[in-house]
Amino acid sequence: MTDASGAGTPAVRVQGLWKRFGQQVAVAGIDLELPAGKFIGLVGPNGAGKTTTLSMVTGLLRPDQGSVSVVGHDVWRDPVAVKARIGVLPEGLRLFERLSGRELLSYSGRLRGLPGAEVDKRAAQLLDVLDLAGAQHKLVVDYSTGMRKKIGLAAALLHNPEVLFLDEPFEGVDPVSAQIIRGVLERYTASGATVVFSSHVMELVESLCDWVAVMAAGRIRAHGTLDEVRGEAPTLQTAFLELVGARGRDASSDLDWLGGGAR
Ligand SMILES: Nc1ncnc2c1ncn2[C@@H]1O[C@H](COP(=O)(O)OP(=O)(O)OP(=O)(O)O)[C@@H](O)[C@H]1O
Repeated sequence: MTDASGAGTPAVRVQGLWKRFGQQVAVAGIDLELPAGKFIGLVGPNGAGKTTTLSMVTGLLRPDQGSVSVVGHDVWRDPVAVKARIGVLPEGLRLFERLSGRELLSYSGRLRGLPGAEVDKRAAQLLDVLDLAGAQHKLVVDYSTGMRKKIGLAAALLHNPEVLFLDEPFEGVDPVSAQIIRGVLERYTASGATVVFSSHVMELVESLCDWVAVMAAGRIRAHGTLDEVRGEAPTLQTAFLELVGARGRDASSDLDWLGGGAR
């Protein structure tokens, strides 16, 4: 997609975004443009504001101030256009527990307005690729953590969204399932779609993402290509620790009672 200036429309444009919870400032006026067609990592320490930001970007939480557009559509003025173009795997992942995995996908597909036969075809393929075909008739309430992530991902992908938002998609997922999820996401971005995902795992972000935004204390500390954000640092992990100001805190002297003889 190309705008009047010739530059591509960003997947996400965030301007002056704020969110406070009482005295706590969760997101402190961020401006950010996420390029389309990239695998984008949103990283930051616990409490940095990643989930709050993703919730506002996907229309789940109303900002106190600021605007968000996704592929050129304002999230709060034009929510239907945005929701038709995005898929979301939110934190906490509340699913319809008393449906089977298969029923959940049928429901999600019909809700998205897809014809029944198309939903059946896509659901069968996703269940197969995500190694859930054997568990498709089991109730979601009986799924393991990793299976829940996978069925949530399938539901988020079923309508072939332009932008996919994933909050900690690999948390609680075993290496085999993680590899499967990676494969699906790589295939999806190779076709020109955008993935935005939050994570604490720097090695994973470094190996998957071509674009990164680093958040700390409600602000964006750095953003750009992996090379730009890494700078001179040998790894993203080192760059991250420098950016969020967590270098070399030595806890050993504070915990002198831990281990050793005296109980
Ligand atoms: N509903 C809420 N009510 C009160 N405070 C909140 C609420 N949601 C988030 N916060 C606060 O806002 C800040 C940012 O939280 P957020 O969950 O966005 O961080 P995060 O980067 O996703 O953290 P984590 O990596 O630990 O999931 C934290 O200080 C958190 O305590």
